[in-house]
Amino acid sequence: MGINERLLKALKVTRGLGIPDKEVKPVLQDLLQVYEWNWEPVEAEEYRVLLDAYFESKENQGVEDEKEDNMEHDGSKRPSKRLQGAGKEDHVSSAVANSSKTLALEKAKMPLNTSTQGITELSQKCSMDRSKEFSSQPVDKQPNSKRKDPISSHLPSTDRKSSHDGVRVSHAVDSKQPLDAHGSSHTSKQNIPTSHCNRKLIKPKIKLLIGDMSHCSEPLAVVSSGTLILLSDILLSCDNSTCIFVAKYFWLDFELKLGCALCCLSANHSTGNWSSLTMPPNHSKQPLDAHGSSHTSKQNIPTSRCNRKLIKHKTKPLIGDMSHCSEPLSVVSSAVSSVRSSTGNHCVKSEDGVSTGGTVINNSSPEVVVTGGESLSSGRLKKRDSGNGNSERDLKKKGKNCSGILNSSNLVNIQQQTVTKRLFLSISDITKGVENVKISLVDEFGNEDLPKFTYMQQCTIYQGAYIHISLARISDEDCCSSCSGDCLSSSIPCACARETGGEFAYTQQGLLKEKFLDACLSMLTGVHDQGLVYCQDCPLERSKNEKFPEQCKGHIIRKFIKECWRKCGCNMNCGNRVVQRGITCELQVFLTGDGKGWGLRTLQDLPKGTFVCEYVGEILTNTELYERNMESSGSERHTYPVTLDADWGSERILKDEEALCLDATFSGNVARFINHRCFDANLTDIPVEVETPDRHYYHLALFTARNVNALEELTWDYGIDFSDHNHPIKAFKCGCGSAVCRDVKRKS
Ligand SMILES: C[S@@+](CC[C@H](N)C(=O)[O-])C[C@H]1O[C@@H](n2cnc3c(N)ncnc32)[C@H](O)[C@@H]1O
Repeated sequence: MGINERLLKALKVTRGLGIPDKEVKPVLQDLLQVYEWNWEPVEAEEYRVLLDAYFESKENQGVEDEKEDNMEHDGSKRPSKRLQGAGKEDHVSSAVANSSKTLALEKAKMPLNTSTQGITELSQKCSMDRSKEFSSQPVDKQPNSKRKDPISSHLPSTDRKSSHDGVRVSHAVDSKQPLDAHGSSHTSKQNIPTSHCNRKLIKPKIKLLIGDMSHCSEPLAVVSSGTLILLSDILLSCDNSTCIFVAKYFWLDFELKLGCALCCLSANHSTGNWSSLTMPPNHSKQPLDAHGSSHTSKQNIPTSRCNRKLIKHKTKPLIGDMSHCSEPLSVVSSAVSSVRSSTGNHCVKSEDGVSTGGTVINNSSPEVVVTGGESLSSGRLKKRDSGNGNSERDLKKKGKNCSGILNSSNLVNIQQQTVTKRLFLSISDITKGVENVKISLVDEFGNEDLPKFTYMQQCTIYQGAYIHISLARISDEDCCSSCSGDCLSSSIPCACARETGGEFAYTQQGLLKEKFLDACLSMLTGVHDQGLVYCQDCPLERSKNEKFPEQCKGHIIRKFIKECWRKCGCNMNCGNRVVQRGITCELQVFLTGDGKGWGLRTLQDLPKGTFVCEYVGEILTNTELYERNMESSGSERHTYPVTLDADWGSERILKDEEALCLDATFSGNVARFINHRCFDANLTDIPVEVETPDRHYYHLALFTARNVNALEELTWDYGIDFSDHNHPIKAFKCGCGSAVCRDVKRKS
């Protein structure tokens, strides 16, 4: 593999985790220098070293702030002598030194009240042996040996498959044996080094059993695949035999679903075993003191050397797929930046007893920010809310609905002193399961109302539109009844290719043929000299002013694709049935953050000519649209309606009920989130005939106009004339950022 290929591969992985190229590239460069430009160690274990180094660099950015924070919160300065001493003590890992430094101070301020009483092991369900990791990565060769929080790993391919198939990887969690770095079970009992509580060496890497999720209809507990990343951890106690800590993880699985969870783990130094911890039910119900500690347990865990340690992570918290819970769980505050309370009963809970999906939220803190997530069509969606009553209500509601998380067994009482204001809202599937693929929605800014609309997979007549679909209307010349299997594999193209000049528009790979696509693009951009066609009696003008319609402004001549359909003899996998098979790309709705509201992005690289989605909306007559707009309160963010005018230039004068458009404002599919870009958008729309030869109704399919990288926003030129002030929809102020933006005048 060449360097460029290797670089692109690495960036693909980091992009997949939402890490910007510009942040990861310097880290990668440093690593390669350390490894003398040998890529192998960097690429090993799905770029674990790179991800380690990246998150360490992010952490280090925050460490100084954190120190400041801790000093302020403690109201005291750190005894520098003690720090030096701690540093000397720790010759294995500077992470330990850091840990000792902070912990020494914490200990001085607030004696730890912890107990192992009541802690039971879940039959070593998430036990792991780290011996392989130790041996494969000698400390002196690790560029990020200072790292406090080792992180990610991928599961072996068998697990990946299981995950894809929706099969839980139960063999791993059921195993009584520790797992090695590849998730394999074996009996090795190599000791975990205990010296100075080097937590780098004792982090579980692959699979975790997370809490009691029995309130959910299916277990959410197993991090079964994908990249697992430690967000934050809090070491509760450590003595010569056992370390106990709470860790918050997020992960991105192979379907690019995001998850986040807390778990409480114990590491036994002498056996090398990892165990998740649980509590007897009554224990978690113990009253808490002002610091969130339970005082019923008297048995202290020795706190020498390592105490609690707070690690501030800048990484955004993410929310898992909670679609199986009674309502989507969308409340997450970002990483805890300071933890002050004593810990004791290993049950994570905020002071009022509300915890959400594994993220601790203390609603008594004025800085806690909460967003309630509800179904898209509920219309009861709230904006981000800083620590007011709504937050509290939302928290309580979440606590009630997913109370199993709250009362589940495994965690630590924590009082958060400071919670950063950042929120993360996520919905795992906005399509309500009607598409082939799930389409997630994320708001990394936490400040946008959820869109209110009804998701539908196919266009639906609103009221007066006339569309006649009948098999009898499809003539023998308009279908290929004698075909079978896949029409594309036949040496002679069938009748359905006639529309596209006797050649199918699609390649065997399901892409649009470049020649056809380029011809469509050139027509839209006006490069083609065929120009416009003019209606004798333009329905659009008629809808604006029935009595005195203006002259037709012209419509672009469009090329149609004609797909095989029900009268054809081929099967559903025929290569000439792309649009009707629906969405197959991995897409995500996201908040653009640049004033355009929500947008759509791809989560995978898309080659030029890929079918992305159809533009689905209510089918309205132009008159209905006009009336709807007149009645509009103006408060809705209108999607720009699409006029189905690809055949309006034909001789026939269209009746009002045949002059149609698509409006996705209230009902539509994911295409309603695609923002406009003047001229150089990465998608283009192409009319597709499927079930009727009548050209006043057709499907509008969106294809990539060029290669598009994963995480790029998908855009489409709506064809807006920004100077047409009579258009039924008032044009928005364009923020497309294109060098050839048509909205130049309005901006100046
Ligand atoms: C089809 S919707 C796209 C989704 C929309 N951004 C949302 O949040 O629901 C069209 C609306 O998005 C906004 N929009 C789309 N493209 C834009 C652009 N280039 N500049 C500014 N706003 C844009 C406008 O409000 C427009 O009416």
